[in-house]
Parts: sequence; structure tokens; C-alpha cells
Amino acid sequence: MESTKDEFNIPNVIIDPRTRTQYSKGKFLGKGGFARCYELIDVSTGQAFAGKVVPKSMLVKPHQKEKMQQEVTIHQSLNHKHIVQFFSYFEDENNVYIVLELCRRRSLMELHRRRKTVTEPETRYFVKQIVEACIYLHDKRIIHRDLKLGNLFLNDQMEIKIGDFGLATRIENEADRKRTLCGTPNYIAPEVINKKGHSYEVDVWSLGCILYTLLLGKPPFETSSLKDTYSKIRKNDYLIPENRISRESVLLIQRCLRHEPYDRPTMSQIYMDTFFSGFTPATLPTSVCTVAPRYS
Ligand SMILES: COc1cc(C(=O)NC2CCN(C)CC2)ccc1Nc1cc2c(cn1)c(C)nn2-c1cc(Cl)cc(-c2ccccc2C(N)=O)c1
Repeated sequence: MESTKDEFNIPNVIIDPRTRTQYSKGKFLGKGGFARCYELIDVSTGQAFAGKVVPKSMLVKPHQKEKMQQEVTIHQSLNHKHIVQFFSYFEDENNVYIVLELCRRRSLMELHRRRKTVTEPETRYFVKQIVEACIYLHDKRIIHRDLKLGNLFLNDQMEIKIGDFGLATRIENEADRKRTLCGTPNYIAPEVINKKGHSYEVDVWSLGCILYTLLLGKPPFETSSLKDTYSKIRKNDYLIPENRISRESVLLIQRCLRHEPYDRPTMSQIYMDTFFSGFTPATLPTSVCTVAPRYS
């Protein structure tokens, strides 16, 4: 079959030279940063994957190559139920390809956009899985550094799969504080803005922002300009509308959004928080992508 080429020069059949696996290029799923994402189908098994494609023309500067290498090195070292599975990484003359677990229900971003707010049981269901994955990451001395709704993917069983390790880093020694972060996390912590040195606590801050956004329908520090948002983060200036969410939810959000990193709980402490004492469904139907569930 004559391979059609678009500006990314992606052939219709892509071959992983290491495993000799042949993938046919499926539908365009989306784009993020330098990458475009396509459904890739293994022609011998029919299994579908999410293929992140990065043109080599975007990886000419050394630090861009290093960032890509860091993302691959970290992601391929992970194996957890609530983290996107990394399958393969290879290149051809034009592109680098990362073959990842396909999450057919997209991400919490699309669910949030459609639902605006989600119920507390649904939030406990999702956040419990995110925290389990973060305990695993932090135990391996890895900080994700860009936890946000668009990186929290959902499979057909509505299970959370954390993806996009493009800003992740590894802490060599427990006492280490990272000084640099090239990229702009969506839910950025004050110590990153102030370049004060940061560590695992930045993921707890992002989790607080995710909790707030799921339960209240918009991010805690949102304004019309990045400058004003950064100013509110620096001043820890956010409001939790009283009586719209439970006391336990208010308290957990406040703990995760404490200005000083060392005042925030660890992921293991969050996992034991009274917030999770409330009813938590064991599974969720795919209908929650569009309508609130009815709990019998
Ligand atoms: C069937 O599975 C999916 C369908 C769709 C889908 O129906 N997209 C439509 C959007 C509207 N346009 C007009 C047509 C396509 C999106 C993501 C899927 N799944 C999926 C995506 C994945 C992964 C696993 N699974 C992994 C791992 N990474 N990405 C990934 C990678 C990159 Cl570079 C960008 C994005 C992305 C880009 C833009 C917006 C949203 C996203 C997003 N977070 O899903 C997602």
C-alpha cells in the first residue's frame, strides 16, 4: 500500500526494528507539546496502542534530546496498575515513537469539561487511584511534577492511568531539592514559582488543585492571566465556597494547598485521611463521562 505522508512524515505502517512489530497508523488522538498522538494497531495481534510521535526536527537541541530521554528512561522503569503502561520506544528517519497503553475514555479533563463538578464518591474513587500511583512513584524517588486532569487518563473500565512523564524527575538523595523545572506545570506549586527548591510536595499541591477542580468545577487559583494566577498562588489566595462540599473535603484541600511544602501531608498520609472514610464505589460506569451516577 502506498504510504501517505503528512507533515510529520508518518508512514501508514510503522515498524519497531527491535521487536519487528508492525503497527498500522490509526486515528489522530490529539497533540501535546511537540508530540502528536495516534492510535497504533499491531497488525499481527490487532491490539491498539497510543503512539506518541515526536519529529526529530524538534529534537535538535541537546536539552530537548535529554528531556525526551529522561521521559523515556523514567516511564519505561514504571509498572503500576494506575500508571500508563510503557511498551516500546523506537525511531525512523523522521520521528521518535513511544508506544503506550491506549486509554479509550480519554482523560479526566474531558470528563470535567463535560460534567463541570463530580460527586464526592466519584472524587474519592478517582483520587484514591491517583494517590496509590503517587505512593508508588514517590517510593521510587520519582516526582511527576505535572499532575493535571489531562494527564489522568481513563480506560474502558474507568480506571485512572497517570501519563505524560515529560516533566518528571528522579530524586537521587532523599534530602535533595530540585532547583530547576523546564516547562510550565499546569497546577504549579509556589516553591516552583519562587525557585526555592522543590521535591515530592509539588505532587501533593497538584493533587489539592485536582481535588478542588473536580469538586468545585474550576481550579483554585484560576484568573484571566498567568501573572495574576501566579500572584494568587504566591499569596495562597483561594476560596472554598462553604457548604458546597463536605468538611472532610475542605480539610484535605486545605492540607494539600498549604503554602509551605513541609506543612503538606505525604501521599501515604493522604491515603489514610478521613476524606476516604466516605462511601467510595468499587467501580464506575462509563456513563459518568456524561452524567452523574445514581448510587443505589
Ligand atoms: C481512543 O483513545 C483516545 C481518543 C481520543 C480522542 O477521541 N480524541 C479526539 C479529540 C477531538 N478530535 C477532533 C478527534 C480526536 C483522545 C485520547 C485517547 N486516548 C489516549 C491518548 C493518550 C494516551 C492514551 N490514550 C496517552 C498515554 N497519551 N495520550 C495523549 C498524548 C498526546 Cl501527545 C496528547 C493527548 C491529548 C491531546 C489533546 C487533548 C487531549 C489529549 C488527551 N489527554 O487525551 C493524549
